[in-house]
Amino acid sequence: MVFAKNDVDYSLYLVTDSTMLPPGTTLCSQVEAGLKNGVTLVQIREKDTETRDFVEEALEVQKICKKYKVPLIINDRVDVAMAIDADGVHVGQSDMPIPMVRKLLGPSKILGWSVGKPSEVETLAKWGPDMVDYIGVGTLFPTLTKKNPKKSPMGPQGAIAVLDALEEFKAIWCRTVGIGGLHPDNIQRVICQCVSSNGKRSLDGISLVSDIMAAPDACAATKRLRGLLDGSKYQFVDCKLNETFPTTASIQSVISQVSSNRPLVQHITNKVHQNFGANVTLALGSSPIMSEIESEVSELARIPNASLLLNTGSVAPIETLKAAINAYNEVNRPITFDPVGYSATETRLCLNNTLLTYGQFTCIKGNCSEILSLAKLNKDRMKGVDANSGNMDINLLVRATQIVAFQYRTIAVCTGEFDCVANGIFDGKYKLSSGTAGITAEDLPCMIIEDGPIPIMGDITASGCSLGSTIACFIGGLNSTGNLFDAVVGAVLLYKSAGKLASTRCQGSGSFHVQLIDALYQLFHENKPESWSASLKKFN
Ligand SMILES: Nc1ncnc2c1ncn2[C@@H]1O[C@H](COP(=O)(O)OP(=O)(O)OP(=O)(O)O)[C@@H](O)[C@H]1O
Ligand SMILES: Cc1ncsc1CCO
Ligand SMILES: [Mg+2]
Repeated sequence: MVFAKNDVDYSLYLVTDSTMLPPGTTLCSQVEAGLKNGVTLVQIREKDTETRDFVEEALEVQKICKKYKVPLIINDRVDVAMAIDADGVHVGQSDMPIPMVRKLLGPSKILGWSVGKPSEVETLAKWGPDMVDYIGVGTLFPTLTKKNPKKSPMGPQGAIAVLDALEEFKAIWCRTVGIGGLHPDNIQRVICQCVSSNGKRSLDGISLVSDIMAAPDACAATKRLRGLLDGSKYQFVDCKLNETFPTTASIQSVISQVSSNRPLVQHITNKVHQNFGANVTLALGSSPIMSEIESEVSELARIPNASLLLNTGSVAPIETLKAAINAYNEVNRPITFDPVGYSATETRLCLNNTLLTYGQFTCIKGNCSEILSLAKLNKDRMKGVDANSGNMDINLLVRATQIVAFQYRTIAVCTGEFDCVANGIFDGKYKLSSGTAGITAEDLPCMIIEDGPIPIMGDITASGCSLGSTIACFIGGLNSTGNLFDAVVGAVLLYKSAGKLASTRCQGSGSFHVQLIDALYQLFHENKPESWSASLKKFN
């Protein structure tokens, strides 16, 4: 059977592995369960099977694929694919070269290639549209399916680099599937984050092995995956920007919600900040819990209005951080991420990038050096955890904040003499293949908050960290229909106004610390944002 190559649906691509079949199932029964429930493409990948058995298995699977009118791809073995007249072949970087495979297969078969970096995209673009039809983009996350992985996982940022290269080299014909460590708990955010920087291209599908092959109930497992693809927030509907901007009235409403919901704010934060952050949280009518106990994160995340602040200034064990991210992402509770000293050392860069790859964050907050580095607009390394001083160009900072918001699909906050807040959380929904429908980082709404210079705010330690606590309280305290952008902007506006008030009341940096907590307490409980001193403007 030959499929019209343009009609292939890559959305749910099942790759087989019969070494992981649960008792009572067979390769064919698992594949059929998948096909019955929404698998759109099948690849036979049996690394440890002798040729004769491989051919027999391939013929069996082919019968089932024909029954469901789904194309069958063979991994690596061009000879087997030709012998059984399969619909295509998938090869890796160290398998037979693509031009040879194409020569053997002829023009009408589907040819897939595993790609991990932009230079490989440049190569396939040079070959032109008659060579590679689709690429497996990966390895995205760590996986047990690859026995001796040659490459370390690329994460969504690596996939974005590949998608950007497809745009740059104009390989418009080439379709993409994400591969490696994809599971029900991460496919939605992978699809949501993996969009080219120009907004025009996202993945065409996801490819996975174990969630179907190793499932005791492969029908239910496939249905769940299909449901995540079809019914998710990120799929099949055009996306649009949130056009509503925060106002003092909407911020007042946020504060009322926080007051009545009294969020539980789990802090995993640096030692310097712990006591200050707990007191700021209490001043905002919320409950702090400073916990780094891995075994309790799931329980905490499930408490109504739970919110997590993750600050990497001095860190808990990485496994604890990952467990916490997973726990909050799983139940869709907010995480505020503060990558302290993001690019100060190689160790911090690596740790923060690992966490950014690992999870989805509602808000990412940093000082201007951190945000410029995250946006890759900073030529210099940070010297420590503090922002490098110097005249900051507002256009550059807004640009950096928008890039971070867009790349991580988050609300990004950049602090300093003036604060920028950009909203990268789209209101609408994403569509496989078509990216964010042309919306790019520059289109994201951005607010500027300022109140003139308040240098003393930089003279106490952990003032930025406590803005993180404030944000975590505000987004945690929202009702289920509350607006996240309003909450983050409200927190930044309150914090700046409280800083100004405290600076007029204090004697020096010691009493400023105490006055700041008093001012936060006072302004929060009075709840009259229209009378706060800091100004709130749209950037345009
Ligand atoms: N010169 C300034 N004028 C006005 N506000 C400032 C100034 N410097 C910092 N701030 C405010 O102080 C808070 C902390 O900002 P900063 O950029 O110093 O964060 P940070 O470096 O992450 O802090 P830390 O790491 O010490 O917690 C923010 O709310 C910011 O708006
Ligand atoms: C001083 C310091 N060192 C690590 S975290 C921190 C708090 C301010 O970011
Ligand atoms: Mg900081």
